[in-house]
Amino acid sequence: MDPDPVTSDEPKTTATRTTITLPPFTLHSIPHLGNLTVENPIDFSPYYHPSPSFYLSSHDLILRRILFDLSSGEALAEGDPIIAYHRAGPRRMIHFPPLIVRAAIVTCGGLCPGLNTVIRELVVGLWEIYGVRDIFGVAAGYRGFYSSEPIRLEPKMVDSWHKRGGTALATSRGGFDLEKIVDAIEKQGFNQVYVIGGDGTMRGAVKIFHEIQRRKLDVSITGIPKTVDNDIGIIDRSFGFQTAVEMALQAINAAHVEAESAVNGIGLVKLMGRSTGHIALHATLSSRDVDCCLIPENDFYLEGRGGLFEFLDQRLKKNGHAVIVVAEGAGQDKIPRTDAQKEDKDESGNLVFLDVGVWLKSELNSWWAQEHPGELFTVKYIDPTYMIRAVPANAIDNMYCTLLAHSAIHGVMAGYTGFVPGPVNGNYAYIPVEEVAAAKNIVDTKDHKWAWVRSVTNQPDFLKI
Ligand SMILES: Nc1ncnc2c1ncn2[C@@H]1O[C@H](COP(=O)(O)OP(=O)(O)OP(=O)(O)O)[C@@H](O)[C@H]1O
Ligand SMILES: O=P(O)(O)OC[C@H]1O[C@](O)(CO)[C@@H](O)[C@@H]1O
Ligand SMILES: [Mg+2]
Repeated sequence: MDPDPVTSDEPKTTATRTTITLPPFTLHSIPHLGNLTVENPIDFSPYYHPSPSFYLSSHDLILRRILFDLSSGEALAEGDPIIAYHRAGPRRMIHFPPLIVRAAIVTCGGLCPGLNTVIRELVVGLWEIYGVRDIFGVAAGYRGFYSSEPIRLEPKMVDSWHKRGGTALATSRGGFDLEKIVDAIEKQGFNQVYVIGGDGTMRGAVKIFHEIQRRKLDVSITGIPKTVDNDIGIIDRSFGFQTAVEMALQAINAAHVEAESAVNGIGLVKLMGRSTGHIALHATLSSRDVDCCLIPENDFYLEGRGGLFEFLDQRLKKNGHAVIVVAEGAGQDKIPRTDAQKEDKDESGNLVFLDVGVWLKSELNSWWAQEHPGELFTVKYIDPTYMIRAVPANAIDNMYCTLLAHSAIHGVMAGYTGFVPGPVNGNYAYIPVEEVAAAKNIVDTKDHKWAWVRSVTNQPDFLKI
């Protein structure tokens, strides 16, 4: 009998081990207001029993990158430093005595599942964990700082907010007047500002942070990243995104049923995704009923060899039906626009999109009438736009919102400012707000996730031949 290959004493080969040293990391630290004179009240709480490792310090770090291609070791060492951030969590000594805190919470930009959970957890967390009593909501976005009176918030009032979609504080686009906002922060005596919003909101938060610094105010500002599109960079994903994907699946299921039940039926679903196709991509991957996923990051064309029409023709011949998912930002350059439409912006300066679903439906109908005159054909267009974001967060997003809110509170109470809390490779970090405001999270159509979409849909590459 052969000796057991594992237990045999006889070495079969001589194994060697290579040790590679990675270059040192660069810490992207966040600003601090100084003065750490207050002991964290968690120490005196009857409900907490902090272990020695409970409190985090500036020595606790998270690396932004965890994947390395060592075949290009030199490039890594020179031009591509490994970035580290401070870990989010409670600090042993804090900056703000809880009873002098006047906290302001504001929500800006579009809706996103979980907004009310973040507000609720900020209020309850500040109140219960730190004993803060003066907590205010700023109504209807940035403009609310200077155009309305703040709303006093307390735990009883916000108790069930996590079960409601939308934002109980209301939100808006536009209305960013830096001087008036910082004047209002001073006038109201706010020393903690929690801004919940997307990329535009973060760019606004950077300006407020710089103005607060210029005026030498003892005010901490944090930006809590919110975007249903998942287009904010650096963090693993944004809250509400998974809930939105789940809701999007309902629309795709309906489109599939409609398409399957028709002769030459096309189910067409338009999903949110202004400049990124994450919702469309993830919904496609989860559904598996999708024949083609169109996103802003991947150009496509309709006619000719390798185009969408040719592909759909084949699918209809093979299956009798097809489902298309299109992100709202896809194909915008193909839709005819008037000069006025080219200039049309919303109050925040974002380009107003034309409806890619309406355009695509009309193009599909014209194509079929020309190529297959007299043959039955149906396009059922479903536009669930606001239905996927105007809902309460699901369980996972609700939990995520809680951790984000608590991370924000711990950082602000400790005196950090100009930062964004968020998960980086599964752990919560404090990232400089400038960095988040400048970062974008687009779908990488060259990576494995997009290859997976192609393997699920077998759709064309839309490379002009
Ligand atoms: N560059 C900027 N500087 C200052 N303020 C800005 C800037 N861009 C946007 N804002 C302000 O931020 C707020 C929200 O911006 P926007 O409407 O673009 O939404 P957002 O935060 O990007 O969220 P989302 O796109 O996810 O809905 C608005 O009040 C807008 O005026
Ligand atoms: O109609 P509103 O409220 O401006 O929001 C629409 C936009 O907001 C988002 O949900 C987030 O930016 C986009 O997907 C969408 O284009
Ligand atoms: Mg935005």
